[in-house]
Amino acid sequence: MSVTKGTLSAEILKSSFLESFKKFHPKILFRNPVMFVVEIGMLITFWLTIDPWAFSSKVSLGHVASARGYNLAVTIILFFTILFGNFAEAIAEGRGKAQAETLRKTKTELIARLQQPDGTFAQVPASSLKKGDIVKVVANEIIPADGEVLEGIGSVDESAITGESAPVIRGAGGDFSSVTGGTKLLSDEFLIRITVNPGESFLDKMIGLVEGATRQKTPNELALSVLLAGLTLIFLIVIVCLPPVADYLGKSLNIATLIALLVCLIPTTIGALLSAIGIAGMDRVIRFNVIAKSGKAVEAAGDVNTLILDKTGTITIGNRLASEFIPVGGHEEKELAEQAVLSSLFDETPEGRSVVELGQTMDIQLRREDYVDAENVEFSADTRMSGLNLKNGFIIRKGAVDAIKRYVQEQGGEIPEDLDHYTELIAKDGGTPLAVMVNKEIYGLIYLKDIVKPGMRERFAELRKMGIKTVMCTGDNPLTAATIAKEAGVDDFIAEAKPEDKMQLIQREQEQGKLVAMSGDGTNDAPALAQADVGLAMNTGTAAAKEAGNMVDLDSDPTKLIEVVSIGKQLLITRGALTTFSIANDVAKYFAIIPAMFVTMIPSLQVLNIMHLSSPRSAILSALIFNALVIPALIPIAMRGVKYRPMSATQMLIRNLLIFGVGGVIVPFAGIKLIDVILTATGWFS
Ligand SMILES: Nc1ncnc2c1ncn2[C@@H]1O[C@H](COP(=O)(O)OP(=O)(O)OP(=O)(O)O)[C@@H](O)[C@H]1O
Ligand SMILES: [K+]
Ligand SMILES: [Mg+2]
Repeated sequence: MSVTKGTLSAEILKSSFLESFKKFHPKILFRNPVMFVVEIGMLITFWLTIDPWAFSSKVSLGHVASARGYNLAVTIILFFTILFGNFAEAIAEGRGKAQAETLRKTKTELIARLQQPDGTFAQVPASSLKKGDIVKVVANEIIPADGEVLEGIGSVDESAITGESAPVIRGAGGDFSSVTGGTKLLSDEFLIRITVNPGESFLDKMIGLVEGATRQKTPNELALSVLLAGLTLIFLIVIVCLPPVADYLGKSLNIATLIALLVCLIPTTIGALLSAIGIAGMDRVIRFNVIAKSGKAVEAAGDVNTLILDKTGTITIGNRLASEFIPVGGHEEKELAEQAVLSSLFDETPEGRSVVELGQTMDIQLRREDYVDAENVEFSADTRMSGLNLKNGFIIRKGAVDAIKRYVQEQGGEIPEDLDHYTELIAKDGGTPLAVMVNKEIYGLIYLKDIVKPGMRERFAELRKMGIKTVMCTGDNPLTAATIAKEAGVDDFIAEAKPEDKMQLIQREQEQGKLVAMSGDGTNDAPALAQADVGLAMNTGTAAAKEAGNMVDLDSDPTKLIEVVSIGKQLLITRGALTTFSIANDVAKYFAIIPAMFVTMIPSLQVLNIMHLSSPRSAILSALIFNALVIPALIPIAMRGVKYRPMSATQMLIRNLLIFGVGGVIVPFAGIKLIDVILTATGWFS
């Protein structure tokens, strides 16, 4: 039951086909002005098929049968033009609808244990849970609604949402505390505070998103729609002006032909495919297990100039493990190790636990009475320290070297002379040095090792080719940051950054008119995620982070921003390429239709008839048939997207103009000629 696996099954094709007929309803088609004009044209030619005299009395009796046949042919071709366009949209929507159906099945009615004011638990329907309610969930139960774990740690099966079968760990405190309604607790027990009201859950939002129920046109799509509607209006005015001109010349123009000309000239191809391109783009993001809250976010991703990444866990593997204790200021290694372990006893971060583990290999003996009633000082990204306040008044801290140094100096302590030397050694190696302090005396350093993820250098090189600047933003010291930045190949870095520094960095970039993307998972990332144009929150992250970002990665892989950017670019490029193709196509159709229409009036127009089509009627019908057929022919490109290769925007533009612009002019010549030859050979419209 995953949102990732969406294939174009026979089921989807069948329902899309039925859906295409429903979309003929004028109320629905009205939202697409280009196709709406085609529909009106079709109704007129249909009327003319029944009553060829409807708009003029000049049709002579002898020509009635032939006029009817011609009008009917135009009507049928226009019908298929609309049908193909509807089908493109229906098929793009189909996959999302199928996914929504699967997700809906996970929404079964559950009973939750709601905490009462007196502390007892009462059974209530899960659908009645509100924001702020506190519920208890035990092993093998489905979590009744979205929330944050207040107490407990356990493994959760999230396959209903993510499609990933490996269980994940969720627990109170820290950045892994959020749980999603509909997932299953596999072990232990949770006390959860509900964070959403009925109908606003993650699952509800996800269903709405994949289904496209809340789909709104993106700014870029809207601008293009307005342009297409404008072009349609201009051509409509031109066509409406033609009959009086012809009248003045003493000739009459056939109405079905005028409509055929209009349909060939207005941008039907891109008009038909525009919404399918947008829906397919969103769908590609979803298949990557990223939930984009709006199409606007996906589009913004395509235009991103700056990518902000944190170091630990994004650029590096992230399990920074303590690998060595390095004493300074004349202290013993064992002494340092004891204090380091003591400072980490209640530190639940991976760093803290690894310090305790390293200590265990060194046979450290701690006296229980030393720490049993100690006050725990949790790590925070603001202080960049953690530790204990012992009952006997001792203050033990470990943390970023600059933070500890400042702390010691504030208390009037001395900084050991050899501290900077060893700090530098660790940092130059790309490691993170943590200083350990007891009562304003620094005992030494913990060497946290972390390595750059494989392949990062290549990924950043790819981003550079796309014209995107990468900035690493880390709480670590400048030397470590410089080493990792160099190794990973990012363009720039910011060290010793506190959470608000990230937000300021984003604001600064935006003030220069740049679009900024960032990924994050913590509550302290939330302001930056909200500020960024593309904020990718990790599904494992806190509710605040998920709320603030405009995308959520179900796999919680921060480097996925790179793919999201590629998908966004692909969406913009596909839209641009097919618009170019569509308009170039229409240009070629002038050469088929204009000579055919006016050659009896203005014989010199014959020079335009470079295609040598067999007869005026065949020319018009061939152009119209080509105009219809090009829509289904392009559906695969609209759905799959034009392949994006990293290159600069200018290179991209030139390349696409060549392929889709020049191609768009040439293809119709061949296509229309071929259809004309077939029509003539079969003898339908000679
Ligand atoms: N458990 C801990 N106890 C004490 N100090 C820590 C602990 N974990 C990290 N630090 C120190 O605090 C600094 C800031 O940590 P933080 O997690 O905010 O940023 P970071 O992990 O270094 O960088 P990034 O933003 O790339 O994740 C770290 O560089 C390290 O020096
Ligand atoms: K057209
Ligand atoms: Mg971190």
